[in-house]
Amino acid sequence: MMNSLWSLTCLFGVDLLIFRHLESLLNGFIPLGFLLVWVMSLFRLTVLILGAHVISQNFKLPSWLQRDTLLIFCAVLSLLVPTCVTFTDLLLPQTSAKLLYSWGRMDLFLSSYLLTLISGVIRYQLFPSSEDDEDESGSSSGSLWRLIKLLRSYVGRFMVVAVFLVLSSWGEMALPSYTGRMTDWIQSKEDSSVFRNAIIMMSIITLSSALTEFFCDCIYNVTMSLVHTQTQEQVLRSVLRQDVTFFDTESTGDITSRITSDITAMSESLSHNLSLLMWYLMRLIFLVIYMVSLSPKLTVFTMLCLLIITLVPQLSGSFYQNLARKVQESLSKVNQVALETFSNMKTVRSFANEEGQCLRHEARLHDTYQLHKMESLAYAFNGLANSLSGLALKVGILYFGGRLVTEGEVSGGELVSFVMYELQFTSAVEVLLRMYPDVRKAVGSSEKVFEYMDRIPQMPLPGSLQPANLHGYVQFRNVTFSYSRRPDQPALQDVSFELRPGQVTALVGPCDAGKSTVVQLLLRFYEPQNGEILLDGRSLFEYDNKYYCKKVSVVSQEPVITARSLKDNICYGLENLPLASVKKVAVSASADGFISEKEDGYDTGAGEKGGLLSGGQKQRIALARALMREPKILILDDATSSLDTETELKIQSTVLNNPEKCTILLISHRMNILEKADHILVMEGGQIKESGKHQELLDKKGSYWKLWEKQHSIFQKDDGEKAKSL
Ligand SMILES: Nc1ncnc2c1ncn2[C@@H]1O[C@H](COP(=O)(O)OP(=O)(O)OP(=O)(O)O)[C@@H](O)[C@H]1O
Repeated sequence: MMNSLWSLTCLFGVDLLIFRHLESLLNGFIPLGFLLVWVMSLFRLTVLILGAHVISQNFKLPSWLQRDTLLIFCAVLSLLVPTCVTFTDLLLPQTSAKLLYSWGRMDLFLSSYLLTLISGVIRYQLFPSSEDDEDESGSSSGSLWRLIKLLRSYVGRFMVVAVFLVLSSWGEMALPSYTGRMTDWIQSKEDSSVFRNAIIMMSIITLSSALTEFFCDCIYNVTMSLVHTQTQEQVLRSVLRQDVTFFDTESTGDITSRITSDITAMSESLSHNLSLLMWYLMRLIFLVIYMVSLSPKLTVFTMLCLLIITLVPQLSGSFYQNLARKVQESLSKVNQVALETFSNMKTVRSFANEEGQCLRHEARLHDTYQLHKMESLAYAFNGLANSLSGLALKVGILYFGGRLVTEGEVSGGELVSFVMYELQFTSAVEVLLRMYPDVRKAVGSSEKVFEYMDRIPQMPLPGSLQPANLHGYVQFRNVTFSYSRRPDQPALQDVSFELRPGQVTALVGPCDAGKSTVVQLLLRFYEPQNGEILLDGRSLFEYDNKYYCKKVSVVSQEPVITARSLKDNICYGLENLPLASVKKVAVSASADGFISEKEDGYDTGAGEKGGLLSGGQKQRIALARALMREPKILILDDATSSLDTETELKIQSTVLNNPEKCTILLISHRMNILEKADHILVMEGGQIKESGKHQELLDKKGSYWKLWEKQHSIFQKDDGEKAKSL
């Protein structure tokens, strides 16, 4: 803190030196006048900005004096004197000479600091989160640049739009120009053909301008729709590229909100505001050219007024943008509750928690409403500030223009043209000022969208290995793994084992032992922090993604079934498979029986998330889906838990007898199914505690024996109770 205070004091000293002595240094080269005042001020501005930049980069400044605030201070300090001098010369020429000689006076120097400090205090009171602003402004300019880069692939179309835009804006200048000429004609009473020609020319030019504007609009709107579609595609692709950790940490509501509402808000706002920006900027350029040609003095006066009133939207815009971002976040939380409710409708109903979900939804909606209220107020305030500043501009211009007419500096016709240009100019400035917070809102929405587009997956990218003859020999070597949400609690600790081709290896253990984590690592959803997992001696990540997903299939306890036909569910991810081969795997998975009983057979719809199927039916469809891929490694993660004993035995005889000789990893809480396994691994607390064959492990009387005994005693107890009740 001391260092930053010291550096700010040094900057103050340098500024004082410049203010006191620069005039005497430069006076020999440039005579005293506007030019000298502006040259000195711009020099002072450059030095101050450089100093402020160096200080903000190297020293920790208090929260109320971050880089943005410092830069505003520098601008106000340096431009205050020359602006006052120029204004005074335009409005009160006799006093401006006095001010010209005031450079270097201590009272002026100190009062400029006082004014700057007061403006700083007002800014801090209105927008206290200057630290956030600092972060935002950095990313805002980046996001704005990214938004513009989105349009890069359509440069050709934008060039055509630009040509039409120039023609249409130029055409629009005809009306004031010819109105002025007609005023002069009325005053001078020239030949009537002059009047007629002016009317004809004005009509032709105005009509051409309207036509070019029409073409411009068509091309522009079609292009912007393309940009919207392209962005939505890109964001979805970036999201789908992400690793599973991303989906663990980001809620579905957030992701959906980014892909739908944020992109729509961003592209609608971009499309609307960019068109306004292009139209009105082009008009402003033409207006300035025409205004300067009519009266340079009046134009300078207009520009200076403009400079002052642009500060207002700059300040209110950042406040509005902050709020807009908070509203987006809050909306995504509301979506999250709705999504959670509808996707778990059966659970909500079974716990009669409809009211609870409604209350949660209402609470979040209430937060959004509060933010919306503030956003609306900020918007209204912003509109008011802009209207008042626009009004001040109009009054000032009319007053000064009136004076020039009485002094005879412009003719009657020129004055009429100028006033008409002035009015157009003012309304163009008003539109641009009103649009400014919206642009910042688009930038605010785009920040989150770009965050997704830029996110680099934390996992290594899959390689290209696709061996024609995969054996399916899996090795876990000293694997240690923790989930990113619980980095201090390893789910697996120094785990080593192997899965041999053609063998069934069972993985057993109590709840939370880490069995499903082994599966998730085998599916390459996560990467272990230590150790390695090899398939046929090569790291899992060296294999091509499609190839690997075809060779390794999993059937989980709660399989995800999609809302399509049963056949399509079995063939998921595979194309054009004959019904005969689908039936064959359905028979192996004991699914053919119940499918054939249905009226539409394999074309029967499964319903949303498989809602038209029972738990056991879903598991059998999932098993058929896995077998359809003819995997080299088949993972059955409690895959038959919802089946009755008879069906389970059927599946055991077909799948576990392993006619295809693939590597099978079997996880089950039902101990009787494990007897068939060639090898059994017993897990506890993320470690392999025992391994061997069924009888060997029972003889050891260790963890496996305890699990076996526990399940048998429960079954015996159940049988006893049933016998008693009979
Ligand atoms: N996505 C996740 N993020 C954080 N922790 C997780 C995640 N998934 C599992 N865990 C934790 O990792 C540990 C091992 O869980 P895992 O699901 O592998 O056990 P399990 O043996 O399969 O249990 P169960 O038999 O009940 O399915 C548990 O403590 C669990 O809470």
